[in-house]
Amino acid sequence: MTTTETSKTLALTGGVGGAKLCLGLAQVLPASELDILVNTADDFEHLGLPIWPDIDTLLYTLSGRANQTLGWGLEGESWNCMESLESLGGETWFRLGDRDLATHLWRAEAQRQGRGAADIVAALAQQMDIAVGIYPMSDDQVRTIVRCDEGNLPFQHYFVRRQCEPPVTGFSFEGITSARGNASVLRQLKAGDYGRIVVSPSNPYVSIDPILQVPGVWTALRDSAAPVVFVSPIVSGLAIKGPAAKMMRELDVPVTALGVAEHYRRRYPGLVDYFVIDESDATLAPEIEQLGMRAVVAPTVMKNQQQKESLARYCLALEPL
Ligand SMILES: O=c1nc2n(C[C@H](O)[C@H](O)[C@H](O)CO)c3cc(O)ccc3cc-2c(=O)[nH]1
Repeated sequence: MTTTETSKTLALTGGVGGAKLCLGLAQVLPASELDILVNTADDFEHLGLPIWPDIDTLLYTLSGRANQTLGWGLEGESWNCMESLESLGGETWFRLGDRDLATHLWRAEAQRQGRGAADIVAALAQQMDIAVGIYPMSDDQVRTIVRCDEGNLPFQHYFVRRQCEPPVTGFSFEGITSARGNASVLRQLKAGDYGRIVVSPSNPYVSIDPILQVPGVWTALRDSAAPVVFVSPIVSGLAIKGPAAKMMRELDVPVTALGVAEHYRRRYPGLVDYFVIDESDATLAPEIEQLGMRAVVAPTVMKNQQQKESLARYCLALEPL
């Protein structure tokens, strides 16, 4: 089967920034034609509960209930539980809203019943009336460790507790070498079921790298006949969201879309077919093409629904090379 005959799209994403493009894809594609593979290396256990930030951000975004102000959690949130916890002297550096807590409690109970991550995510998606396929990158536990001058920090301790302040020297993903990729996505990749692959503008180091480094994932993406389209998370030398630009500076990588493209080319040779950069970075296109990938110039900043859908359409229009 050739890619022109297959209509399904696979998207890879982390949390907030990537979920915007996924929402655009979900608006322009029939639900049965979109699968999303999600980073789970940010997950951790907190107050005895399983917290899966990128999965929940995507679920809340696709069900139209994401908290637009915070960028994470649910809209119309209240914080009574956190206030009571604080009065008991409990840990409140990671804020769990009253409504959001229900998701973590439900998931903890599902885990106690022995259900795996893919099963739990599918059930949550169904309960939230989401019909696109949402898949955790693995059912096995993988945890991002941020290497800093002052020592190693678990991801959420670096990101939330320390507000991304310690300078980083690198990253590792505990458990990744023995993690098994999501069986359904790997099977469909090998069967040639996906006609397009879109990698969202999420953080390359802590959102996309963990997904690609689950054994067998990036090579299956590379070997599929579908065009693999990456969207740059860096626009005009700034990260659209989060600490990607700060991390690049600290790692001595040029804080440009070209720096991101070089990272992906070096770590995953032959994987990137198209690299989508913002119009404001158009002058970088020739150097990106010298890396052996096609540079596509498009408006990539997604501030409203129309911009999300328009970027999704740009990505979906790219033909197999
Ligand atoms: O900056 C914060 N991010 C919070 N996040 C966001 C999250 O930790 C990060 O944005 C991602 O891990 C990075 O992709 C939450 C996400 C959840 O699903 C549930 C609770 C939180 C709580 C916080 C928080 O207190 N502060």
